[in-house]
Amino acid sequence: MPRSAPRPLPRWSSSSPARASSGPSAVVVTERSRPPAPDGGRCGRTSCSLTRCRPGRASPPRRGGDARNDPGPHRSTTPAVSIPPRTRDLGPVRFHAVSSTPSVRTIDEHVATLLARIAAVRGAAVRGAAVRGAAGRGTGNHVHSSGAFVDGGPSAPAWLPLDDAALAEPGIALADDVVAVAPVPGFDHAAVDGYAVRLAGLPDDQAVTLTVAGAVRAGDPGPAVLGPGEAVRIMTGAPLPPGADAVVPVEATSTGRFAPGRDGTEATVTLTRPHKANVRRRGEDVAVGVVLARRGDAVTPALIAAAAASRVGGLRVARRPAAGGPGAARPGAGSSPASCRPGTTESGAAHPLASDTHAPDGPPAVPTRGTGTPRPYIAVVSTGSELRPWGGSVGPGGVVDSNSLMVGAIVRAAGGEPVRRGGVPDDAAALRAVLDKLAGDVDLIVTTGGVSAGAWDVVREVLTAPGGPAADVDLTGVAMRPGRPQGLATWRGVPWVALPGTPVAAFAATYLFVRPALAALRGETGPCSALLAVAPDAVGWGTAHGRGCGSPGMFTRVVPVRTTVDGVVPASGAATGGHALSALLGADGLALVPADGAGPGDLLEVVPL
Ligand SMILES: Nc1nc2c(c(=O)[nH]1)N[C@H]1C(S)=C(S)[C@@H](COP(=O)(O)OP(=O)(O)OC[C@H]3O[C@@H](n4cnc5c(N)ncnc54)[C@H](O)[C@@H]3O)O[C@H]1N2
Ligand code: MOO
Repeated sequence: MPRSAPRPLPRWSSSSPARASSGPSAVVVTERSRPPAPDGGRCGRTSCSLTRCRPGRASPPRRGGDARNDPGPHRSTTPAVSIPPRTRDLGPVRFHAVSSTPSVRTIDEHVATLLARIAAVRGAAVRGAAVRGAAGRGTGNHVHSSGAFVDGGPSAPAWLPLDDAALAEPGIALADDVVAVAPVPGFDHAAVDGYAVRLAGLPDDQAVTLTVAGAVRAGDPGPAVLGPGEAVRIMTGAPLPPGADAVVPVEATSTGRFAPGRDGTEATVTLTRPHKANVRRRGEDVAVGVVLARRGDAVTPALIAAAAASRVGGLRVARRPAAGGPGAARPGAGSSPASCRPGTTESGAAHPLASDTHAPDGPPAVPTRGTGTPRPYIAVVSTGSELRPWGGSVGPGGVVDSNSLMVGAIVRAAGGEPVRRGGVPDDAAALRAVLDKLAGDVDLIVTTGGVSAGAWDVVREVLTAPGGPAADVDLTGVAMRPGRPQGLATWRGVPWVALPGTPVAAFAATYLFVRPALAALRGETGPCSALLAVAPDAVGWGTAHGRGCGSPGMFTRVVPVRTTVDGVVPASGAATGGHALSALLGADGLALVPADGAGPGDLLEVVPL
């Protein structure tokens, strides 16, 4: 018997919401940006002795102090105080967050905000969908499964290209093991937007001014070698220049932030040694030849993502035995998606949408598509000039677009009809054109990528462009890792959920935000399902530095877990700091671990996958 029987919760939330930032006025303060702790930087936890580990709370911005130490969120791009090029006598210098998303909210708050938007437009969206009805298929926008294994298809093993496998109905299992063909990541690349540097060339805790020797964008084949005394502007996902071994986030440098959609002109940048490398290494997630899944395993969105990323072109699958046992084919199972229904607000009151949909004369659910089941159309758009279609060659600097397959698979399993548009480049006009084309056909737009701090983050550029069709733009981040950068907007009347591009962040955000939105569009009511599960031991819940220490203090950690008889344990893959697609493969839930970690016997909320 499990030590704690799963029981439904009224809402999704961190189990200690009070620890997270709770208002739009909260300031994102990165570890580097916090004012020094009174004890000189010790975190104060008995289990942590690291001098660089800061406490878990955000401190209010200091006013009237040294301008270099002012973490006020609205600093201009150019620092108010010029930083002397010679810094030896200055002692430790910290540059502070000049975040373009100065606020964060909790997971619950983000769900509630999104659902309120859906409620506001739902009547119109449903009417639009009803008009589209059968015509939707004729637009060429929709990606449908080939029909193999749908409606009782063949039971003999057959090969499905990955995009068909992503949309196949439940009840399909692997007929063969799935083996990685290419490493994930495919090359060493930046995990943040900032400056690539060589650590050996940087003094400890002292600012240094480096010559900006060039720039590398995601999708570029790779720049020249980094020389002594140089830094290279680099965007998340771009290949690390030879000679560099770390990336300093732009917020932690004298540049402060990159202007969206423009090359920088700064000749020099002043920065200090980063406390972590912010680099993702070739193959650190998946090595060539690794078995991603075994014969008989279910085809899941996580498997689709990992298979696509490791260049697997398709899957050999077979229908599972139909005799009612676990995993047996369920006729029409795609019509009965995992339960996830918006129902209550954080205060516990009924959510406006819930009463709306209970009303006998409320707007109808999205129209039936021949199975008696409403399937809202969900545009799934992945952005990034580095993205290449699955199955083909990617070339230097290229990355397989795994997100659109993965998000499409989650949407499909949750009862939506994905309309997939992969690999829109980092070009604002191109993205606008795609959105314009889709807006008349869909009930919800989901994008991945381009929403954080890069100069070429195209979603952010389009969302922040003055006078564009993007309305109600909200770029408040969510206090979760992975998955902080987020955006909400309305595009020509259609709600738009902008998710981060990093695949594990996109995965978590799809389950946490898109699934409830989809449920709302389907007219479902009631709470989103979550489980309370025991953390049986202390291993894996904190960071490498100990429980909670070194982690971004006010952030809930979203940890892929698997259920055991004793409770839930972290799935493997912790080595990549929570960004491993491979860790998702063994997971059956996402645990929401409070900012200060979890210990043996603690109860955690777990979102089932
Ligand atoms: N200076 C800073 N840099 C970054 C921050 C930050 O706060 N300051 N946040 C980091 C976090 S957290 C995340 S998550 C990422 C999110 O960035 P974007 O949403 O702008 O995503 P991209 O930069 O476009 O891509 C990130 C990463 O994921 C890969 N990617 C993107 N789309 C796909 C796809 N469809 N399939 C597979 N892989 C994809 C991309 O190649 C990048 O490696 O920002 C951090 N940066
Ligand atoms: O790098 Mo992010 O949101 O995945 O934490």
